[in-house]
Amino acid sequence: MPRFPSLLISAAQNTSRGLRAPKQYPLSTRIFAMTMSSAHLVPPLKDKSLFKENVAFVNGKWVKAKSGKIFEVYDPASMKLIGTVPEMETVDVNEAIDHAAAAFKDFRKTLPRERARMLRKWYDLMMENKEDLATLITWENGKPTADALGEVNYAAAFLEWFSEEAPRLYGDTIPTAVAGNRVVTIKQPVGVCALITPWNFPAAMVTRKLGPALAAGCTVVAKTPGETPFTALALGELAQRAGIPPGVVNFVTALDHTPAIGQLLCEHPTVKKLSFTGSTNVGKLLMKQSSSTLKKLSFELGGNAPLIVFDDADLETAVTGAITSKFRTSGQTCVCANRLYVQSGIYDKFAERFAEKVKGFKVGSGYDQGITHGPLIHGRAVSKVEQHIRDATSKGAQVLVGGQRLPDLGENFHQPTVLSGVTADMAIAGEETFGPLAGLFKFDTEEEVIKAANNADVGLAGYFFTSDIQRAWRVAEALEVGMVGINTGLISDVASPFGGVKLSGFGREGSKYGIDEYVAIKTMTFGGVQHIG
Ligand SMILES: NC(=O)c1ccc[n+]([C@@H]2O[C@H](COP(=O)([O-])OP(=O)(O)OC[C@H]3O[C@@H](n4cnc5c(N)ncnc54)[C@H](O)[C@@H]3O)[C@@H](O)[C@H]2O)c1
Ligand SMILES: O=CCCC(=O)O
Repeated sequence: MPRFPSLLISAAQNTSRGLRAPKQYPLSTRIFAMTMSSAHLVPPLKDKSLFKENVAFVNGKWVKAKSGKIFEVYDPASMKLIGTVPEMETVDVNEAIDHAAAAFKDFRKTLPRERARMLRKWYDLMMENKEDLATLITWENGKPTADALGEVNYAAAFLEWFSEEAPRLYGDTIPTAVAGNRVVTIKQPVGVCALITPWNFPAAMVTRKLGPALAAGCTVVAKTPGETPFTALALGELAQRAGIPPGVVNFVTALDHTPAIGQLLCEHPTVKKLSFTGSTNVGKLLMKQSSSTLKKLSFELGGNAPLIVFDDADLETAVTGAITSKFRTSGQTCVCANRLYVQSGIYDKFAERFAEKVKGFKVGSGYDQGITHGPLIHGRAVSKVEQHIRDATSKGAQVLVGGQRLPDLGENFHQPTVLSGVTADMAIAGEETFGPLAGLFKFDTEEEVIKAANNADVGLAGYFFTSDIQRAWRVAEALEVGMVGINTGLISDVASPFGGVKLSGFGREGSKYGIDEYVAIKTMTFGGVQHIG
C-alpha cells in the first residue's frame, strides 16, 4: 500500500485536521473578533473578498464539493481555526477537468500577446494586493510577514516573467539533411495541465507553474495544498479580476481525498501534463500512476543540499550565506542547506560566528514585529527536527545553540538549532530535516568533501564558499545537483532555471526554459522544394 506521508492522517489522529459537515463560522468573527482574542493578531484584510471560504474555483465560479463535505485549516502559530474549504472528491475534479478541456478549445487560439496582457494584469493585481496576500500566507503557513511579502513578490514575478515569454515562444528553421525538404518547428500548448503544489510557498509554487502554463496557451486544474489553500484561492479571485476566461484556471481543494484526486489527475486521458512539487515519495507514486497515460511530467522533489565552507572562504560571506540558505522559511525550503561541511582550518571560527548569529534569531508569531522565524507547519515537522537532534546527539554531536521545542509559544515552535560534530552515520546526513536544524560536519580535503556531498540519492541544490576561482569551477562542475550557489546562499530567482537531478526530479521551472514544460514541439517538413535558377 503506498504511503502518503502528510495525508494519511485521520481527524481522530490530528486535532488540526478533520472532515465536518458544513458549519456556519461568520468570517467577520474569525478575521476580526476571534483574532483579537487569539494568541496573536491577524491583521484584517483590506479586501475581505480575497478570503474565500467553503468554496473552490471551477469554471470561473466559486463552488462547493458535491458531497457538501469540508475540511478545516488551522493557523500553525496559534492552532486556531482559519476556516474551512471543500473536501472535493473525484467527481468534482472530473468536472473541473472537463471545464479545463472545454476552455482549452478557445484559449489555445488566443494570441500570445492577449495571454501576455492577462498575465501582466494578474501580476499587477498581485502587487496591488500584496499586503493581503502576505497576511494570508503568514496566517496559513506561519512565515514572518516580511518573508511572506518577499514570497508575494517572488510569486508575482513568475506571472510577470511569463507574460514576457508568451509572445516569444519561437520555433526553429532547420537546415535539412534531405534534398528538396524544408523543415520548421512550432511550439504548441500541450493541453490541460494538472498542477500539485506544497504548503511551504503557498503562492510561489503555484504561480511558477501557472505562469508558463498560461503563457503557452494551456488550461489548468490546480490541486491546492491541504495546509494552505486560502492563498491559492485568493489568486483565483485575482485571476478572475484579471479577465482570465472561465475554465482556464481551476483550483480544487482537498485534504483526505488527495491521494484519490492525485490518481485521477495522473490517469485521466484528457490531462496531458502533470507538474508536481513535493516529496520524492509522492513524486514516485505519481510517476507510476501516470504511466498508463504517458503524460508529460515535471517533478520538483526533495533535496538534501550540501553547503561547503572551504578554508579560503571569506568568513562573513560564508556565515551569512549559510544562515540564508539554512534558515529560510525556518528550514522548510527544498533548497535549504541540510548538510554544512566546514573545512578543519576554518571550522571553529565558522561554528562560533554561525552559532552567534543563530542565537540572535527571534522566534514567534509571524505577525509580530522583529520576528525572524515563525512556527513549523505542523507537529510532524517538529517531531522530525527532534528526532534528528536526538539521533545526532546520541551518536556524539554537540548542541551549540537551541535543541528544544518552544512550548510557551505553541505546539509547532522549535528553537533554531546548531549541532557540531555531525557525522555521516547520523540521520541528518541521509535525509532532509526540513526544519530549523543545522548540522556542522568537519572535513579536511576537497576530494573527501565532494565525495561526501555527492553521497546522496537526491540532487537539488548545493552551495560552497571559496575565494579560489579554479576551485569554484572545479567544485561547481563536480557537485551532482541541479543548482549551485557559489559564495551565496540564495539562488532562487525567476530568471534562473530551477530544478534538480537524481531523485530530486526533472524539468526546470522559471527562466527561459520553464515554458518548455508546457509545450509540444511540432516539426513541419515541406517536401519537393526546387531551387530557382
Ligand atoms: N523541489 C522543489 O521545488 C520543492 C519545493 C517544495 C517542497 N519540496 C519537497 O516537498 C517536501 C515537503 O512537502 P510535503 O511533505 O508537503 O510534500 P508532499 O509530497 O507530502 O506534499 C506535496 C503536495 O502533494 C500533495 N500530495 C500528497 N500526497 C499526494 C498523492 N498521493 N497524490 C497527489 N498529491 C499528493 C499534497 O497535498 C501537497 O499538495 C520536501 O521533501 C521538499 O523538499 C520540493
Ligand atoms: O521550496 C521550494 C522552492 C523554494 C524556492 O523557489 O526557492
